[in-house]
Amino acid sequence: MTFEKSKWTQLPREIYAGHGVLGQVGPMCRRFGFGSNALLVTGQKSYEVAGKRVKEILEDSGFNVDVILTSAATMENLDRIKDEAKGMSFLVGVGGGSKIDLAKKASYDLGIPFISVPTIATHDGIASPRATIKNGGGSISMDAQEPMGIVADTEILIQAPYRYLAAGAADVIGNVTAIKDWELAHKLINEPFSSTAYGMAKYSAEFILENADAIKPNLEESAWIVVKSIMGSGMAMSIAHSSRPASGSEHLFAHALEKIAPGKALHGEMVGVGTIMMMYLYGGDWKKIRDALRMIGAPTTARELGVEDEEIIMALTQAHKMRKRYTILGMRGLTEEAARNLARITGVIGR
Ligand SMILES: NC(=O)C1=CN([C@@H]2O[C@H](COP(=O)(O)OP(=O)(O)OC[C@H]3O[C@@H](n4cnc5c(N)ncnc54)[C@H](OP(=O)(O)O)[C@@H]3O)[C@@H](O)[C@H]2O)C=CC1
Ligand SMILES: O=C(CO)COP(=O)(O)O
Ligand SMILES: [Zn+2]
Repeated sequence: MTFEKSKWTQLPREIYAGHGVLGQVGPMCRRFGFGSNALLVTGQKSYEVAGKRVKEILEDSGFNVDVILTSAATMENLDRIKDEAKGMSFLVGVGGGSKIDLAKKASYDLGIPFISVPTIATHDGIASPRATIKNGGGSISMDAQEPMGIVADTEILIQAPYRYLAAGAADVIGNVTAIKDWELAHKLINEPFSSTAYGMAKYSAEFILENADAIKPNLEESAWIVVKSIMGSGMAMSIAHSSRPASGSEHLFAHALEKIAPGKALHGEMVGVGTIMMMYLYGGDWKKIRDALRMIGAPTTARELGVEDEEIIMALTQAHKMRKRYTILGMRGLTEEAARNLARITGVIGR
């Protein structure tokens, strides 16, 4: 039999993570041989904490820099950025997930490179080739451009409100059930599988779990641990050409809850709570997940998420419909009774 397997993977070419690395963004873009014109996609706050400096650093490296201040990752803002980006050599997303997703998707559509400069580390989208764009009432997860370079300055990340970092840690913890779902789908419905992506997603989550006691406010090492894991998770998604290694039933629950109770909790916070419950369904050590989240200071209950108990039940029963993705929730999902039992036993809702 002839060997016919072939694969294509796109990964970042340079990653800077750590204390005071922001200044590397200029020399890095020079090394990439980019043309002269850069468009910086940023928000009000992120421009203040990092964007302004990134502009100066890029100008010092000889680039002409235009700035577009934007807000949520909506189709309208995406179109505005794409208009503004015409004739630009590259895009730089400076900010939270919304600014990075907008820059990532605009650069993908225009076929120009993009650099990711996160100012908060709330989820693994800052290093992945996926973008979530809001459209009408819902949001769509789309193929986008892998960042060519990432500059994650832990000095900036640790100065942001701690809740963001805790959410980033919780998002990566979700990989523990996501990879179980992936393995299940591979075995039951022969879904394409990558052992490399699986291993990277697993390692990233385990690194957070093992270091949970070192993730705390005002400790810069926390930002290092979270960012390192986020990079691993993002690259796992690049290798898999899908969010499969980092998004399973725990994410389906989070997506359902975001739809039912929009804007109440951060994505990673909902993923963390989902991971506790999905791990229970797998018969795994769900208490270990809960305890790690508690130690990090991420929510573990409906009350801490700021949602009603009934909203948790609704999200559990609707989660399987969120994506065409086979998981422990099966094709029919949980009954209301099963959902209530699950949420009660794991302490997510009151008895
Ligand atoms: N691609 C993916 O895989 C995923 C994408 N998402 C998407 O990511 C987005 C959410 O991203 P998220 O990172 O939570 O946040 P946002 O980009 O929505 O930013 C949240 C807030 O934090 C502010 N902010 C940014 N940096 C700092 C800082 N250093 N200090 C203080 N405040 C700061 C922002 O201000 P300002 O805007 O003024 O700069 C904004 O008000 C959503 O659009 C969601 O759909 C979610 C999960 C996965
Ligand atoms: O949030 C993600 C990974 O952490 C991406 O998930 P989705 O592909 O489910 O949007
Ligand atoms: Zn996520």
